Amino acid sequence: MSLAALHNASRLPPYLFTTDHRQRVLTQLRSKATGLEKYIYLNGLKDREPNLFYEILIGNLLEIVPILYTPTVGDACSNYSHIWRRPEGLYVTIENKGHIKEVLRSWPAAQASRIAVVTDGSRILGLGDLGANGLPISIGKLDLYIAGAGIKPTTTLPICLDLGTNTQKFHEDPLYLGIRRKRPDTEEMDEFMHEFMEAMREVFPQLLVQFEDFSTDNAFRYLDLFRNQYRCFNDDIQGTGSVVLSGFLNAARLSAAAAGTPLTEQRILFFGAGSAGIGVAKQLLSFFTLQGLSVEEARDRIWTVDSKGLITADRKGLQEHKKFFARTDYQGPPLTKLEDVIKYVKPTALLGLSTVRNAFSEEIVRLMASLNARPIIFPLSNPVSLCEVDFEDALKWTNGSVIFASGSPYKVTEFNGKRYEPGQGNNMYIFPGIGLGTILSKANHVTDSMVEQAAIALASSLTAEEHAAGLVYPRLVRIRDISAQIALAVIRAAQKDNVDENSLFRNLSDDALLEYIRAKQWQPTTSHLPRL
Ligand SMILES: NC(=O)c1ccc[n+]([C@@H]2O[C@H](COP(=O)([O-])OP(=O)(O)OC[C@H]3O[C@@H](n4cnc5c(N)ncnc54)[C@H](O)[C@@H]3O)[C@@H](O)[C@H]2O)c1
Ligand SMILES: O=C(O)C[C@H](O)C(=O)O
Ligand SMILES: [Mg+2]
Repeated sequence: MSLAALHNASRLPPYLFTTDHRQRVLTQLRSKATGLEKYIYLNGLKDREPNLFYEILIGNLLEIVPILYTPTVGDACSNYSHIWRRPEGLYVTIENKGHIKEVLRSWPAAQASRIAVVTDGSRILGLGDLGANGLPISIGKLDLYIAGAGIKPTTTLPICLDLGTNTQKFHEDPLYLGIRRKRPDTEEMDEFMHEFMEAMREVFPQLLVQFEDFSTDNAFRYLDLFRNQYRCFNDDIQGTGSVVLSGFLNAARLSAAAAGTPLTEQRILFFGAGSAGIGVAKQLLSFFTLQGLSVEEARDRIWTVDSKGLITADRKGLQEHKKFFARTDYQGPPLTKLEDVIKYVKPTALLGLSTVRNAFSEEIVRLMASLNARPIIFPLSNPVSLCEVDFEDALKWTNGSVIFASGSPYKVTEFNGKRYEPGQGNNMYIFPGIGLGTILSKANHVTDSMVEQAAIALASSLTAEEHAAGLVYPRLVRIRDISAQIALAVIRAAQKDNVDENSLFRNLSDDALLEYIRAKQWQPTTSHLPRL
């Protein structure tokens, strides 16, 4: 043995190679007291041993996704300036205006980049304007692309646009990592965004851009401005719309079967009318049009509520994005209380995207149960601390009849001696597959039909056992396989819309294409040994 080898060997504990390092890592992770400490630990592991990190993540999705993603990623964002360890994404600031291209070029392996998640930090989950602290949401989404769809880690690009923040406490925090200024006006922001998107295309020619957690006005605005010009989509509008349409397709079957009514008689009430609420409402139009109704008939079955109550067309100064669903058929005094709106609408489904914790109170949930044999109640606001109702309460107040899906994860719960599994209506089921399909087909745009077909593929991916268990979403452990199925549907939709640029796929059967997609999914190289 050489002197160097001997020196190395003597630094290693004698039994190291007979133990399983993965087990050691999991034990260390589980010894941490809080979610945030676990987040920091995993972050360090990813830096030291990326392969092991992804192996552990993929092998323990149910345990680890809630740390890297919703809900704990919310804590990570809120505290990011304080827990920051090392650079792990790209910051493009308002001060870079005029030379954004050069900033983007500083990212290593630009030609390899395929997917960027871009936030401006202005509406992180339901936590408000977190400014430059928003980066972990981009990182968390990309970890799901890697774990859930098999996107290669080196092709992912997390971006936080630092345009300032309107949250005063960050300006006063000596550790705050971002620029201390207020957010720009629309004109300045538009100039920035146009330059940014143009530069992105030039520097990363093969890149798909996922917009994430922009405040509602800007989320709609930049989606409208850019969707026909660039390869991009908005996760909070389209991803959420798609995932909720999917869960609703399954939920409505259960609810209609219990009521003995046709699917077209579903009546959907949205509590919350921001980018997520209106994005989902627009996508749910296709629930009805898929059953043969016209768009007008579909719109008639949807009601929206914001902080001022039922949204009606006669309300003064109504924001643009709320107009489409504003009711013209209600003539009485403004309905400001949710309870009164429910009594008036008699919804079969109540969907929460309001950021109002416990807004679905006992009275509200009991009222829904009194109107429906199986009420559909989806409290979709994130993180858990802003969820409209907890799973256990929803079960209790509906005597177990609720069809439930929440944005953040809940545990399997026992009620009256029976085991109930909650659904998680979170766009994490959809964006990995939409991204994978878009990247592989080299689609130059993400079309409405790609988003709709993704929802249908997800809804159809339930196994017989999952159907029998009354689930509305498949189990998360199958996400890799499900993402491949979604990608297949997305590729076929891209072909129909003629936006694909990979003609090779057109000659493949569905089976052959699915096999190809699966073979393309990146896997970490497994090892029970530490990297030395
Ligand atoms: N489950 C998912 O996959 C998913 C996806 C996207 C967003 N979300 C969640 O949806 C929530 C909303 O996101 P957004 O971008 O639409 O935010 P937003 O702030 O733009 O919208 C919130 C909406 O709720 C309404 N609202 C606020 N207080 C209210 C009250 N007291 N009564 C009635 N309505 C009230 C507001 O008027 C607004 O219309 C966030 O918590 C976000 O995390 C979940
Ligand atoms: O990030 C999530 O968990 C879902 C969604 O994109 C959100 O903004 O809440
Ligand atoms: Mg989001």
